[in-house]
Amino acid sequence: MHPSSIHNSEADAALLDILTGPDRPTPKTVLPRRDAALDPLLIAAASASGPHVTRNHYQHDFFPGVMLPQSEGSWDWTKFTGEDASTKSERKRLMYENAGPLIPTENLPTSYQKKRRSSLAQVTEERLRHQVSTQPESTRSVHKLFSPLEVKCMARTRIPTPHGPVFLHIYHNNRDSKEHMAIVVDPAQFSGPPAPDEPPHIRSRTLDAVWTENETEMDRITRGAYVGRLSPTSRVTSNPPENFESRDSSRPVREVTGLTDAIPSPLIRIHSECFTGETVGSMRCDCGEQLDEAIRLISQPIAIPSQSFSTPSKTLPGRGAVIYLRQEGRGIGLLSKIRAYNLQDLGHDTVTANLMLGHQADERGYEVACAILRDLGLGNPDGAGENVRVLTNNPDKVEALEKEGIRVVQRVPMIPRSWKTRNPQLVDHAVLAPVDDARVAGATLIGGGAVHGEDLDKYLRTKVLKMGHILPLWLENPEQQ
Ligand SMILES: Nc1nc2c(ncn2[C@@H]2O[C@H](COP(=O)(O)OP(=O)(O)OP(=O)(O)O)[C@@H](O)[C@H]2O)c(=O)[nH]1
Repeated sequence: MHPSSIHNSEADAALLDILTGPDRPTPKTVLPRRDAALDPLLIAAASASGPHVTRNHYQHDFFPGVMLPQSEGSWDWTKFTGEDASTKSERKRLMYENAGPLIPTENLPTSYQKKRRSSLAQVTEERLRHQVSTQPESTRSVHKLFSPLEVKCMARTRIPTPHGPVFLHIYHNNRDSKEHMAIVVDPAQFSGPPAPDEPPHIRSRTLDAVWTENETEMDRITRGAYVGRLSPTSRVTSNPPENFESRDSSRPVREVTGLTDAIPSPLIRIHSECFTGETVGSMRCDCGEQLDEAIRLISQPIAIPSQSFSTPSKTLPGRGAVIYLRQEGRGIGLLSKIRAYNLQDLGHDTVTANLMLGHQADERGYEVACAILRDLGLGNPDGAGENVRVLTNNPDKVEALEKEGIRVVQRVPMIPRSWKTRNPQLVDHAVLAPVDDARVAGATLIGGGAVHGEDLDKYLRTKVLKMGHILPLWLENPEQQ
């Protein structure tokens, strides 16, 4: 049929409709966007609030469980005196405060962004101070921002790793809502109390403290305040530390007995979160390898040579801790780090990429880490705890720890495994285990073993040349140095 002939009747017109399909949708008939303003997943997470909801959820301001001491880190837990069942229904829920539209600072050109950032910081500080001064004493929740830093270990558990068992400690603090962690290596804890000539167990004072009068044995066991190894037939609660008063984590409580010069101070590492390196197995950096290598090195048995004819040589299990800080991307966050990677692909190095996004080269802080160390009886400034040896190449980190009063007696370098493999002379056998041992390590991490690649070489080179990291720079062509 020729198209001109079908306009002659209504029936033909209807037939044309069928043949040519329905009209194009008008704006009114357009289907709603799938990424609607109210994300159903987010609503589900918020309405199911409770201790089981992860940190990723309560980063959102309106997360309703955030004021519950059981589930949250920013609550002033020093005031927690146990829950009265009669007040349960009156529990205050955190109101969502609309702080105005989101400011897309990261999309702004650098110069504007910098100005904006500092003025924003000023406004926020002023606003907080104003809020504090105008609020009645009883409701001054913001005061905690200006209070001394406090940390509390909320839970501890045993985690088997390829290098041996570790105790994972989850910490809350009164500065941020992040769950920082301590990975404590101290397998001697499985063999009963330490002998007088053995070093003390590495334990959290805030965890071992009694939290409430009504606390049951089961409560303590569940949050990890136990000694030895937990099993269906063994559950021994820990004793609260002596002199533990007013939950002041900076207070010395542990007398160190039996420590001789021959026993090295515990080995620690302050490690910053790196989702890409530790979870995705990214070879842009060596963070996953460093985490694994730190646990491996700390777990190495310690040989104590004989001190006299009458005392035989001794081997102690490795001991120390990795303090794992939630400071992704050297403190700039995952989003900015991902953007920085694109700038790096354009040819910029890690430092320049940070600066181009309006960040500093390194925005990390180590105050929380030091408070956690003190809680574990490590690096105490007053001599009541133990000195520490620190695994790092970063001189800023050592300086930051010392500024906080942590006694660092030795910096132990972290040589990238691939450098050790390619250049065995770099291995200081007095401090580091032989290269062959490294091959076993990391068996359960993605891409475990020695990480190597062009991106990583560039990254390490920038750390040495621009960030002052103390590493003997190894390159394919030594003349490049
Ligand atoms: N901004 C940014 N952060 C990165 C990049 N690569 C890794 N990171 C982050 O850097 C942190 C690790 O810091 P490093 O500088 O590698 O090492 P360090 O902890 O300062 O020093 P060491 O103790 O010697 O390892 C982690 O938070 C990573 O997420 C990058 O290209 N850009």
